[in-house]
Amino acid sequence: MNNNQFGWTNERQEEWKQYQTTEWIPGRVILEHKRMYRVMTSAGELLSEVSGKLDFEAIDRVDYPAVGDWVAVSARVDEGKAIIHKVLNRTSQFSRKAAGGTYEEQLVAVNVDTLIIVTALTKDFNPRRIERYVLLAYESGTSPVVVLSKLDLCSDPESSVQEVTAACPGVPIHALSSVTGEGMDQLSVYLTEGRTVALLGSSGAGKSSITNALMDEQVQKVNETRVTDDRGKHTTTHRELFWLPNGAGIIDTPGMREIQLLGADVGIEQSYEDIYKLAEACRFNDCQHKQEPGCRVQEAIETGELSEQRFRGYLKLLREQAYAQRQVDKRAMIQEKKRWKKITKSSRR
Ligand SMILES: Nc1nc2c(ncn2[C@@H]2O[C@H](COP(=O)(O)OP(=O)(O)OP(=O)(O)O)[C@@H](O)[C@H]2O)c(=O)[nH]1
Ligand SMILES: [Zn+2]
Repeated sequence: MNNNQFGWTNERQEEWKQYQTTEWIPGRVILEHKRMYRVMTSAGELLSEVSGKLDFEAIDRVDYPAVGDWVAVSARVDEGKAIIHKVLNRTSQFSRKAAGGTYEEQLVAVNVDTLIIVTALTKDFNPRRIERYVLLAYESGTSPVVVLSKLDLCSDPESSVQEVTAACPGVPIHALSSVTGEGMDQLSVYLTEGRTVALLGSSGAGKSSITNALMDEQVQKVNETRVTDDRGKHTTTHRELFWLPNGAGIIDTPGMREIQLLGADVGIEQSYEDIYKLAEACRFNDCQHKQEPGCRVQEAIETGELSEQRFRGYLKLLREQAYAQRQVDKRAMIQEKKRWKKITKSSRR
């Protein structure tokens, strides 16, 4: 592997020394699909599975390869296949953990140099959410950058930029539009040879559109059900690592809302167990804890047993969750409609 190729570094070369006596070669995972991995190697792209040993020794999902991982494979080049034997050390690991740990940790992107948090400058704009992503990015060992997308749809981007600056001091913020191209050049500093960026953000924030604009070709189908084409290329229901002509890597991740939502119910109930407990004693089953008679929650706030601020935090999280659920539902409905359109079209032929 040449230095800088697909992000291979001197440190990797050093780490690789332990495998020099094997017939293994290094490769980088660029696509994951149901325990099958597409791995980029100096011998080309190889369709790979994990070895029986790796599978046996893996305790949970984080022990398996993820998109962005460097792995050691034994290659059957003529068949275009390989077996993954080892996952090399991760320099960064961005994952979603459900609060309380009921759900498994999900790897979103690993070995990423810059995490680009994408939020549209539209109704979707939410500095609190950006702040949360930024915290997660720091925890994962990557540098966060905030991109405010769809600049062409916003009449007052400056106030949004200011809000994000206040919420995330010290984090670079770039407003841009992938449609007009305005501001896109700001991203070039992160996209240099051998560096890997990951785009992260809600569904519809414009991640695929940005990837497309950067790739200068339609690699990620925008806003359609993402399916595999004949040659098994470019699926985007899954994370995928693309290479720019200049040797920089981009990981486009599917919208985070669904991922966040996975653990949200449990998360809220566990983090606000006290409120749930109190609510059980409310007179009405469907008490909204506003002005209802016999509301145990309001009573607890009055006596100081429960802080007002904590209750507000709880309400806020509920609202966000309801909003997220509506978005997911809306999206599912659109997909369903599209599917029907396709079916009725093809049956007319
Ligand atoms: N006007 C305008 N529309 C945009 C821009 N970027 C994206 N869009 C539109 O916003 C919608 C969503 O864009 P995508 O790029 O698919 O969003 P995404 O973040 O990749 O969404 P997921 O793949 O579902 O996570 C599409 O209809 C795009 O055409 C922009 O800069 N300006
Ligand atoms: Zn109540």
